[in-house]
Amino acid sequence: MAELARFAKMNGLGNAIIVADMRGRSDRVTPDAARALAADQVTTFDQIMAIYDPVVGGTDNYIEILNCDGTQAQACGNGTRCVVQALAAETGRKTFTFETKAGILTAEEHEDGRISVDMGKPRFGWKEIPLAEEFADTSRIELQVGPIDAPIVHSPSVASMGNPHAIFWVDGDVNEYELDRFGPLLENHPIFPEKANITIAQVTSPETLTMRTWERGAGLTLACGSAACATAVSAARTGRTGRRVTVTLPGGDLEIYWREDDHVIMTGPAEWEFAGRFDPLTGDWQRETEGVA
Ligand SMILES: N[C@@H](CCC[C@H](N)C(=O)O)C(=O)O
Repeated sequence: MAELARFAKMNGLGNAIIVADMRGRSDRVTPDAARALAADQVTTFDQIMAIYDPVVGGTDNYIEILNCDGTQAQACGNGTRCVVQALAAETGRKTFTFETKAGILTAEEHEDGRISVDMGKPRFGWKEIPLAEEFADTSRIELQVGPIDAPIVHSPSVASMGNPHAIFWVDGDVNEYELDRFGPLLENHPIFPEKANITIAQVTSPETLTMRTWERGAGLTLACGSAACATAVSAARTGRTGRRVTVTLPGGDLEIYWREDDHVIMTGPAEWEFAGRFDPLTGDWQRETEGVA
């Protein structure tokens, strides 16, 4: 068995996160280990945030993100807040810079314990999202679920926050839609060559949105930070809201500000649950502290 790595089980608005401390190690968290930890009732998670030594100068760490099915994600807003809280508790520092597959992110823990992450710039080009075919206007693409003359949801806005997102706008309560039924179909629709995170969103005022997300590689979650960012910028881009909104997800609220310099700032909480050690090759693990679960 390899030397065990430390981890913290955490959550960001109920989005279940494992923060894996891989600093100073030459091995990686394997997809098999991710699937094994996901299958265990106690460690089950939506994303692993594996913290590695920095690769790029000027950054604190390189972070690799694994979904619970073992696939990699480019961005994870809720998980990034969890990483910041864990590192701030360890170091006493308040600001961090990370490299991810989505690019370089900066983040800050505030006095009230909430954490802001600069999630970078959204991208709307069809090749950048990516889509399988050209759409000149990605604020409303042709795609629907249900009968042609009576679709259940249709015409999503699509955007990349480093990872691909489709947002279906609805007038009624987002809880009334069977996202668990059509989410997987849309996630795997051929229009999304790298699959997509699927959100249904209701605009409740020019400053507020309510949404639920079926996550690529993870399924229904209580919150998805990058989806909240993609939804907020798509709402502002289409004139549904202003650039500063409160987004209500099943797990709670996030504040999203699409700044004038095009960067998207996400602010919200993170919560520590318990700590353990695990084998990054197999996912075998042991508890180190008492805590929730
Ligand atoms: N929960 C995350 C997003 C997770 C990544 C997603 N499943 C993907 O594969 O793109 C968040 O808070 O942003």
